[in-house]
Amino acid sequence: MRLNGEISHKEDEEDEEEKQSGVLQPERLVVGYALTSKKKKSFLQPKLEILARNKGISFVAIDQNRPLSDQGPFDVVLHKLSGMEWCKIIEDYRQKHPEVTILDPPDAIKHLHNRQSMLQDVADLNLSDCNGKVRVPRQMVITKDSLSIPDQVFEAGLKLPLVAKPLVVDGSAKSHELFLAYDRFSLSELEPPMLLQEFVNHGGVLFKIYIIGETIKVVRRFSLPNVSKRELAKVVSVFRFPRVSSAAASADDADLDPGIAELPPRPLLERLARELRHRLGLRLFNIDMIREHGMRDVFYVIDINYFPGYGKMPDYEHIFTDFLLSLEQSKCRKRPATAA
Ligand SMILES: O=P(O)(O)O[C@@H]1[C@@H](OP(=O)(O)O)[C@H](OP(=O)(O)O)[C@H](O)[C@H](OP(=O)(O)O)[C@H]1OP(=O)(O)O
Ligand SMILES: Nc1ncnc2c1ncn2[C@@H]1O[C@H](COP(=O)(O)OP(=O)(O)O)[C@@H](O)[C@H]1O
Ligand SMILES: [Mg+2]
Ligand SMILES: [Mg+2]
Repeated sequence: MRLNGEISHKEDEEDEEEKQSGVLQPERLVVGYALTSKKKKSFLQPKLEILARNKGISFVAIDQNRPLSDQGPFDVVLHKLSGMEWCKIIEDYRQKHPEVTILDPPDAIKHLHNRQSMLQDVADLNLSDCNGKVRVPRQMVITKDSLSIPDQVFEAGLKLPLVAKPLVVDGSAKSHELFLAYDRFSLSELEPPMLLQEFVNHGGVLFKIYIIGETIKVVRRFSLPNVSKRELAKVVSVFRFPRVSSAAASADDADLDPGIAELPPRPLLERLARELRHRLGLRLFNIDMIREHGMRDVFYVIDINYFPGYGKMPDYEHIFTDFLLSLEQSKCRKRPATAA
């Protein structure tokens, strides 16, 4: 089963872009970037830089050892760095340079640093028209006192198995260390603060919904297999599980049960993306979504990531450069016409 994603750019167009790579285009947009070396490597690939150059976009590395206001001028600042210090730098810069587009505002990004607050807008949305329902798994936050976790879980009425996730996502490997708990007593072994979320059986396939401005692309990834009632009754433990879904291998070409692999309905995704873009105030993010096993139209959002691994998204070079140019165009439209 293949994706129904639109391939919007033809091969001859790409050949033309390659041919033009030696031709100097007038510079239309300067994008200052502040990224980790890992992000730079996965995102700023040569193909993106060449295509951008051909469209008049240049990427300039921000020197973190020099004041940001002394650098540039930039039309856009693209950033993904952790730490309060960087947040403050970028916020100050934003206030002083309202003419520069910041992708994205640090306050909006902060909302995704907590696994509980990241899903709040999805829960508030309560999406149930548009050919499907979008929910958030039942969950609770544990802030302290490991020994009382079994009682807290019992009182909250959460159903096993549970996924235990570090509450804070800060880009560290530790913040992606997740556990699957088959019984509530084993949860005492884990370290708060954490989010406990009901595990939703979804047939081992996850949908990554990438958003770049107005564009939405969906890919399938492998995920955790279903947990059967028998297994649940038998196992008494908590297991750490690997980062299955961020593996480079995509599930798009695998021979999967259509009831599991069928992509979520387009109108549902469009509504969800539009609402979240607006409510979160972000233009660059992705959503991890699963379909409840055996339910064609019931979906759960389990994770939202700021400026995710676009390098793994098909056609990201074209989509991202077009998005950057659209920012410039919308600025021009907003600028008042000056008298001649
Ligand atoms: O490194 P990649 O390409 O796997 O991207 C990571 C994302 O993978 P994905 O695009 O969803 O497959 C990854 O998504 P998941 O949390 O694994 O769903 C995160 O966005 C991660 O950022 P951070 O560690 O949370 O700050 C992303 O890491 P950074 O590239 O931002 O460091
Ligand atoms: N509630 C859940 N039900 C079923 N599987 C889940 C659930 N939460 C997480 N998972 C699985 O664990 C993976 C990682 O969880 P996620 O919340 O996306 O954390 P991360 O930010 O580290 O990617 C998901 O991609 C999915 O495979
Ligand atoms: Mg995830
Ligand atoms: Mg994540």
